[in-house]
Amino acid sequence: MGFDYALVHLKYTIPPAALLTLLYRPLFTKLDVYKIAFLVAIAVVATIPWDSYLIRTRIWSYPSYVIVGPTLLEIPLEEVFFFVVQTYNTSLLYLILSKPTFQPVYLHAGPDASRGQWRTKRLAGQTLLLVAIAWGWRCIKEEGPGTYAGLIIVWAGPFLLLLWSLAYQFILGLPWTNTVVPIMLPTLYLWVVDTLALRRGTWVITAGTKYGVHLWDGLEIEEALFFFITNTLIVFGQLAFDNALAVLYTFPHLFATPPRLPSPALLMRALLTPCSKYDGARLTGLKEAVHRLKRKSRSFYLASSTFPALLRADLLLLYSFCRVADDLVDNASTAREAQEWITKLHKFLDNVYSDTGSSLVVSEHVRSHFPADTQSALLQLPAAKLSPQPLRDLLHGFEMDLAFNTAPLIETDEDLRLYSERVAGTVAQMCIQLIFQLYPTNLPTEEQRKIVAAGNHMGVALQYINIARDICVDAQIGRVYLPLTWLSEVGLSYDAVLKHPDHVQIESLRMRLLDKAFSLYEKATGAIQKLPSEARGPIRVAVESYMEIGRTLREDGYVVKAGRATVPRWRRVMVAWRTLNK
Ligand SMILES: CC(C)=CCC/C(C)=C/CC/C(C)=C/CC/C(C)=C/[C@@H]1[C@@H](COP(=O)(O)OP(=O)(O)O)[C@]1(C)CC/C=C(\C)CC/C=C(\C)CCC=C(C)C
Repeated sequence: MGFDYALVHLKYTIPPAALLTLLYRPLFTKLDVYKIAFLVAIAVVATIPWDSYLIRTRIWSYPSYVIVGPTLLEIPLEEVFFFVVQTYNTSLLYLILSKPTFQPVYLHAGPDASRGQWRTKRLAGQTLLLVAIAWGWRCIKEEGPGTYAGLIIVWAGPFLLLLWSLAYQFILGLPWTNTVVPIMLPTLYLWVVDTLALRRGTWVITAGTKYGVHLWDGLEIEEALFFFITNTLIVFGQLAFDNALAVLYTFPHLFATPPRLPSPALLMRALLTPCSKYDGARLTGLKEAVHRLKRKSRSFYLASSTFPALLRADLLLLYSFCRVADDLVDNASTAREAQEWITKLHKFLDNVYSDTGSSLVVSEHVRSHFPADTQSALLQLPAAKLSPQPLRDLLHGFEMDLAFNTAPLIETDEDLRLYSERVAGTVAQMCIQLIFQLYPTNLPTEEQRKIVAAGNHMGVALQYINIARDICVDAQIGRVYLPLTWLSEVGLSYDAVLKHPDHVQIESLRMRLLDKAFSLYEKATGAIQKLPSEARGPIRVAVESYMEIGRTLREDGYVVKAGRATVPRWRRVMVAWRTLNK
């Protein structure tokens, strides 16, 4: 009896497990637990017969003085724990690294998605794996130095073949941070641990069944292969799972109400759904939405990665609609053109919410009246989950902007408030509607009304931050959102601000606006706690990331990029992390 193997865990596998758990804790969902438990169960069940065979045939062994004693089918319990902890650690690293990626946009739709280049890639991978399995089989038959390598490949090869055949598009298409890194980081780590363990004699590989080749001093090539292949199996398993979830959650026409924890049979059905059945238009809408959000709003982009997948998709599509509508109006070359866009957008809403209107009417109107690169944002708006009023009010907010062409728009605090409620309070209302659609609540109506009211305040607070940040940028396009009454109090005229938006007096007005924003924020923030638990943390991250712009503006010497104060990336990540841990 001894504790060497147990100490390997104590020193090398349990600390990273604890660290990764701590890092991921605020984002851990029931679905993550389910995914990890599912893979751990498969890893244990699939490895035990194989490992037991290796030990019984003495291909590898454990001196009795390094293990505590109890065994399962002759496998020391420390070894069984190894299957569990390795699967847990690699899975958790994968989950952390893949969190920023919105994976559904890596699905490929249409008949071409499984033909041509994709077919070649699938076949190439399958052939490679089949050849490897055949080679491994031959090595086992020969009972020579290739035995251990052969046993590893013949055992893992069929699983890899299955996972590759089901999820090769996802495996090849996703960024390497979702694939290569979660395989290679734990592999390198375990190579180092293994080097130390073999040197100490914690586990031993029999001489006649290995090549005797070392990757580096102390690391047998078979051990290196073993850890590489097992980590690949774990990450491919996670990828296949996520591929199935992406199909389940992205195409309501195929899977109308997918359960939160889908059964293995349902996951398999999703994976086996032919790409030709995917909704290509929805995928395009989502791809463009992600691209738009990434390009235009770094705060909301970071926040979006903390949302559960289904809510994230709806928010992305809502963002895409709001952004496109705002840009159509803002980028119009004349006031008349801007008004025409608003009229067309109203007509679009009339069609969408008309009792008789069919989706054909909606799509024909969009295709004949809007630029090609904006169409998917309109057609994919999750309108059925939203009431029309906040959308119409948002357009009224954009209409208010047009008034700038004739006279200053914002005269008093009340004007500023009304404008902000229309362009941002409405957005908050819609976010809350989407949340309650996905996570129905049994809170009394009055309580729900209070939450919406708080959301409206929060939207206004965010809009004040937006105005305080953009004083210079707005002046360049002929707009001043600071109330005229404020300007006259510090002896400035509207035209003076348009000409010199960096006037010293402006700074005091910027601070005044920020104070108003933070006071609204303080009043509204408590209501976030009343949202469904799945949305609470992520909404807080979205709000805090934007409020951080305000905090930056309050500091001396903030950094300005393209006329706007920016929050450095590390600071945004820290805000998200702190917020989620509160
Ligand atoms: C995480 C995620 C994907 C969120 C998406 C939120 C969303 C749909 C935002 C729409 C943004 C948009 C383009 C709106 C058009 C009108 C507009 C410009 C509003 C201003 C946004 C600023 O965005 P940005 O800085 O990118 O704009 P410009 O470059 O200046 O054009 C706004 C400041 C409004 C943003 C308001 C919200 C997101 C509402 C926040 C409140 C909640 C989510 C509810 C909180 C709940 C409670 C109970 C308090």
